[in-house]
Amino acid sequence: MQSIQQLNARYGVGQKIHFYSDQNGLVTVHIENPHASAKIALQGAHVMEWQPHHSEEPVLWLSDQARFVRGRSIRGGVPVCWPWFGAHATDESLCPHGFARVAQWKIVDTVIDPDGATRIIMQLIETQQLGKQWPHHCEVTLTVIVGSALRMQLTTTNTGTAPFVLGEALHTYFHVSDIEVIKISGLDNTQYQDKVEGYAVKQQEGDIRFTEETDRVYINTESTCVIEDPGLRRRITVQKSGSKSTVVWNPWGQKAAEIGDLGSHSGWRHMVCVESANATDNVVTVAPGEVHTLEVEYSTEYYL
Ligand SMILES: O=P(O)(O)OC[C@H]1O[C@H](O)[C@H](O)[C@@H](O)[C@@H]1O
Repeated sequence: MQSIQQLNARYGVGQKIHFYSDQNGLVTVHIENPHASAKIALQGAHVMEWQPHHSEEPVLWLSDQARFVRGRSIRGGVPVCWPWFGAHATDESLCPHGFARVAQWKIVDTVIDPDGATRIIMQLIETQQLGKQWPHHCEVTLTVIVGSALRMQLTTTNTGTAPFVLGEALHTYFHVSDIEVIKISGLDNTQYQDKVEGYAVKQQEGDIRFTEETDRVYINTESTCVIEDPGLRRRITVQKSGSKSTVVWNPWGQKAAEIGDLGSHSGWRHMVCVESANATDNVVTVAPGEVHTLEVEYSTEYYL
């Protein structure tokens, strides 16, 4: 594993790109540039915070009860779900949403772009143990571009000789003023699988509003979504490519209490997940030599 000293010597840039180890030994990179600041944990290549300087309130939601420990996914920010979404197709004992979100990633490069944005490129470290869960040859890279917008590219290259089937998601938690006042546009007239009702297939009419537990996989959806938050007078725009599913999730009170790390003071009320995914009907077959990229861009604007 790369030590903090090695990381700072090779990839650090003063206070602009700075690596440190938290009290639990999780290696984190802190990014500071003219547009934004961000924190990324190398466990899971997990963007925990991204804060554009023009945004007064947090854009990403991070639970105040998140556990920053080895082998456990951090509740909030952007967990990377890979190489399956939800439960494993045949073995329920395996980590839901795949192992990438709790595995170790390494830094392969850091770059300051001409416009001042910061680019952090990470690669999943293959281990024998992971090979048992995913017996395929591939290279997985996450590029995070920290600017006034946040961009992420999750790239999977099949380096083997046989095709494989991939499920994935950038499972982003967004901060909202109150789940009951926001609405999400961009999915009107599409179909979703309702996980709260055993994957019953339903039709979305109009914008999404929240009054109860919501856990939906919108299938065959590639369009941009907008989270409109009148409480903060803010719009968050979620643009994507290489993703045919959109997962929308809020657990509501009872489920949140069962989950346990979803925050004190009704933390769940202040979050919504809009996940750019390839899940259920939209899993992707990656042929030998093929490169598949799921890309997202998040931006915010305030209105009067
Ligand atoms: O608790 P986690 O494994 O992080 O999953 C959190 C949630 O992720 C997704 O949005 C799923 O659709 C939900 O069913 C799941 O509860």
